[in-house]
Amino acid sequence: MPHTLVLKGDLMAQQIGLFLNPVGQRRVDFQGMYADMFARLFIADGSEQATVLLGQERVDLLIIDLERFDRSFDLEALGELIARRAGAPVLVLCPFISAGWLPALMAFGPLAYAITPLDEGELRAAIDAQLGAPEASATHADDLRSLLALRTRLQQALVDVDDLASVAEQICVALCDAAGAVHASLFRMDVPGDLQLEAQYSPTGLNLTRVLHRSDRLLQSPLRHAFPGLVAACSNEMCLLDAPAKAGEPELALSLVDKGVEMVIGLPLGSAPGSALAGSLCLMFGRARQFSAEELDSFVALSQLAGFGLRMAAVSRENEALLGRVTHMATVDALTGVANRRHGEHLLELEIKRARRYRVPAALIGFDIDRFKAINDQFGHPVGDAALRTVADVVQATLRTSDVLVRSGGEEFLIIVPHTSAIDALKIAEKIRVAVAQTDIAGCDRLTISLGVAQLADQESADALMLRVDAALSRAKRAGRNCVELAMS
Ligand SMILES: Nc1nc2c(ncn2[C@@H]2O[C@H](COP(=O)(O)OP(=O)(O)OP(=O)(O)O)[C@@H](O)[C@H]2O)c(=O)[nH]1
Repeated sequence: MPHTLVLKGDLMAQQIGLFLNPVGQRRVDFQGMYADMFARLFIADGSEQATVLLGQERVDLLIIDLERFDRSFDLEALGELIARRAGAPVLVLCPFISAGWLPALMAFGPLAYAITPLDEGELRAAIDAQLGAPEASATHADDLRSLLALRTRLQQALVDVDDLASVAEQICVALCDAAGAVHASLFRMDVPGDLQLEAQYSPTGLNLTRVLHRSDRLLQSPLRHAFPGLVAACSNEMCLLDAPAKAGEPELALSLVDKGVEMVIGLPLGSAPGSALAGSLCLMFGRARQFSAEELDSFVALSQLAGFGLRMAAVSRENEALLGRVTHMATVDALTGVANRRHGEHLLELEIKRARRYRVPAALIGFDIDRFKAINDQFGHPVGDAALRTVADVVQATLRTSDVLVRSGGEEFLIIVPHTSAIDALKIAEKIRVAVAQTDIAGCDRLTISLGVAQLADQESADALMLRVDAALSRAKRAGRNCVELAMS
């Protein structure tokens, strides 16, 4: 519509611009191509010169072309220029690979940006938009309020810290409350070098695995330099992408546009110093928009909160694992891996109660390796240890899963045999005796065992039952060993 353009041209012709870039040829090119858009166009080669010009002239639009600026030297000074504008229009021209600059610069004050390279028409349109734009308000109050509400929502989601996977999922669901969000995802790197998509959520049904073509070993993906969720996890910096076509990955660009995504923001997961937790949050929006410094701060707070929630879940998982190990150590005999005496006595009490409640029989078998002292003396203690393990393994292999093998001391064992009468327990004991006697033991001669068997009597205590089994076992020893004796009732 030429009419509109003429009006805008009139307006622009009165405006003053300042273009900032360290490369002489770039300044000359810009002046040659775009000076006609301004009543006066100043150019500056660095932030010092720009500061002087801003002090002397009423500049309507400051254009900072980041090409060839060095982030480690120039960020602070350029940021101060933006802060000095206090909301007056600033347009940052940013090469895609420098996109990490944007959140850092936005922290100094509001700015508009365009990802370069741009053709002449695109750059004119970007300048046009800024010359016609009202001054940016200091805060995007509504968006900021919605982000703060989101923080509360996320806090609530993290109250019931459960397992890691569900915490990650809750974080994604909560993040999708952000205005315009169409997808939220969380990436984690537990093992160095293996970044994984831990959780994702999309109110529109978008599936990120289809965009990235995989969900694990993502640092090996060619998209690690282009997709903000991956860039943020690699660089530990916030990363914005609102011009997918410039990311140098045409397939990614097509895929995002196809799924209605115009802007992607990647946030490194806030992790405590020294914490191994690494990864990122990634939010995809259906429309591109600018973020104020406060909004960016809120995003950082969100990622810290999410990182905290994940750490809590990881700690509770570690606690569970630790508890499991402690329980294992307290209940299992270290040499043979079967139940230790204390745990065995506890299990025997439980079995006695169960047998009484359901009025079913229960039996106890005790056995002891014959002349084990001679094995130790003749072949050495380590061979004796290995023999104990072999015997425990052979016996365990003959038992049903409901039977419990217990190492009650030195070379003595008990077997709790639920739901079994004396006659059947005798058969089991005999089977065990034969199995041990037929087993080759590494490093020494074959072994035999002697066994005592008892069926639980009415009202009998665990101690009394064990005493009767012991007595039967002693009789088996006296009877010449390598045999089974039934306890007296
Ligand atoms: N290698 C090894 N030996 C053990 C272990 N616990 C107990 N012993 C040995 O087992 C032997 C038990 O000897 P005794 O109680 O005299 O009985 P025995 O030689 O088996 O003879 P009978 O039971 O009468 O057939 C001792 O020499 C203990 O040192 C262990 O964990 N490892």
